[in-house]
Amino acid sequence: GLCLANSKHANFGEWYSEVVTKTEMIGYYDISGCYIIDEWAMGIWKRMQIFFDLEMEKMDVKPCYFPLFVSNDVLQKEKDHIKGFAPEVAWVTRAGDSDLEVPIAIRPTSETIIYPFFSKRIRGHRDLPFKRNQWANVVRWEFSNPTPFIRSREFLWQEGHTAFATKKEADTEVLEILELYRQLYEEYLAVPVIKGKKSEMEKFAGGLYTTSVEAFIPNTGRAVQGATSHCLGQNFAKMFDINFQDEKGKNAMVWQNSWAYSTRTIGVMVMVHGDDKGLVLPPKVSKVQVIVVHVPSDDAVTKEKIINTCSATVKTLCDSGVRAEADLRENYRPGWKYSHWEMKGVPLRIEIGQRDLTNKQVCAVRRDNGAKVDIPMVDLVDTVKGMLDTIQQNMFDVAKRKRDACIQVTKTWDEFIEALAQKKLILAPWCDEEEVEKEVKTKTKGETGSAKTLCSPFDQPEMPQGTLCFASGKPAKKWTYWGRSY
Ligand SMILES: O=C(C[C@H]1NCCC[C@H]1O)Cn1cnc2c(c1=O)CCCC2
Ligand SMILES: [Mg+2]
Repeated sequence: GLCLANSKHANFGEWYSEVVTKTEMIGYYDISGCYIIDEWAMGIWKRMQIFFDLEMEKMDVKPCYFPLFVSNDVLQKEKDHIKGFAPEVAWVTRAGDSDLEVPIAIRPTSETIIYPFFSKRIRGHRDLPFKRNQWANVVRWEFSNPTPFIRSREFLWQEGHTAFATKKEADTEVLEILELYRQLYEEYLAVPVIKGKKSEMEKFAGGLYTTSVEAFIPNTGRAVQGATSHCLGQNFAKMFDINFQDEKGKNAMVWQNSWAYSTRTIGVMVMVHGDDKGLVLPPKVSKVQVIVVHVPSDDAVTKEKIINTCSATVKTLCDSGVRAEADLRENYRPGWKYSHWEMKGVPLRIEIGQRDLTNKQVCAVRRDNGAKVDIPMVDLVDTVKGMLDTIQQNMFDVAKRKRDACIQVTKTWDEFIEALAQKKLILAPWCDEEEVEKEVKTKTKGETGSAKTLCSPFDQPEMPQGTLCFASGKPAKKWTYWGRSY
């Protein structure tokens, strides 16, 4: 039927699956953990790519594409990054009916595929900085419950790989990229995120340190790692011989970063903004920003006029850079169309009927708050553009208020456990000891997973003298976000 059978608050999981499939974002597939990414989601992915590729050009990061396959020897060259992940690596063992001599891995990430090439191409300091970005799919044969966009065995992402002469340059770029990810989430997807540093236990094992933007889903009380920007230090340079002659002719290893965001971003946006009518899309990423629907009149001449006015309205909006479309289908009545486009999450609907012709106006309805306003035809473009900006900002503000309402500061173990039970995003003072982190994980193990550190926010609140770690009672070193996560 047209409306959703599931409600976001009553059964979130079923609601989410129903929304992404009914709106032609996702198609199901017979191989578990694999999904079809359909047009309504690809439209969003494309808009994000346009933003990101423009930023890549500004940063002089060049595009590239590396092979999907990596040999076992090369994959094992950097031991730490594979350790623990090995079960997720998918292998090709046969071609046709003959076995391969040696199995070949399908890339779960491309460090080991790209860095032998870096080693060949980087010789002198004039070759630095060396910066590449690729748009690709990666495969990770995960076994925990698959969720469209959020956790799948194959997903799309961009992965950036850069090399610098100095650590300082690498450190600077790590944060520049992290700021792009914040912009992507907060200014395009209208989703609030927290910038911070991963703990030693949660960081990318092959790197020096990991920074991330962390999102949060109020309905489930679960955090989501939104995107990551890692400084790899010289670990991979050492294993892959990526060194250069510096100005003084001295041989030195490069300092590297790697960073990614994936189609997971789309799932986070759906979860944060969706409601019981369906998707609510931020104007900046929606393929269709305005849908124009005609209210038919039984008088043929008037009906003709109304239809022509709809087409003219779409043209005027498109000519001004607004992504508008008309739904002039004869076989659906207006009410059906209103529900349909509301489910698709189109930010703004414009209705045009006889009354509007007479008053030389259109009737606009916002998807985010349902507000209905009459717009004089003469003010159409400016008013619509203004409304789209207002919708974008309002969606972020509403999401941020909801997310902030979920944040709870806890100072003791009991407060922590209580906050966890209430599905909060917890900010707690921590002694920064891995043993303690492991213990929290073990002690909070439940059927919905365990609590882990999400990040230590760069924006550290005041830490009064003598503040103790909520879990160990030892002197606290840093405020850290904790929670259950996807
Ligand atoms: O992928 C990364 C690190 C890095 N890869 C490149 C882009 C940025 C960043 O995600 C971490 N990682 C996660 N998951 C896996 C691996 C892995 O390296 C390797 C083995 C399979 C599973
Ligand atoms: Mg993983």
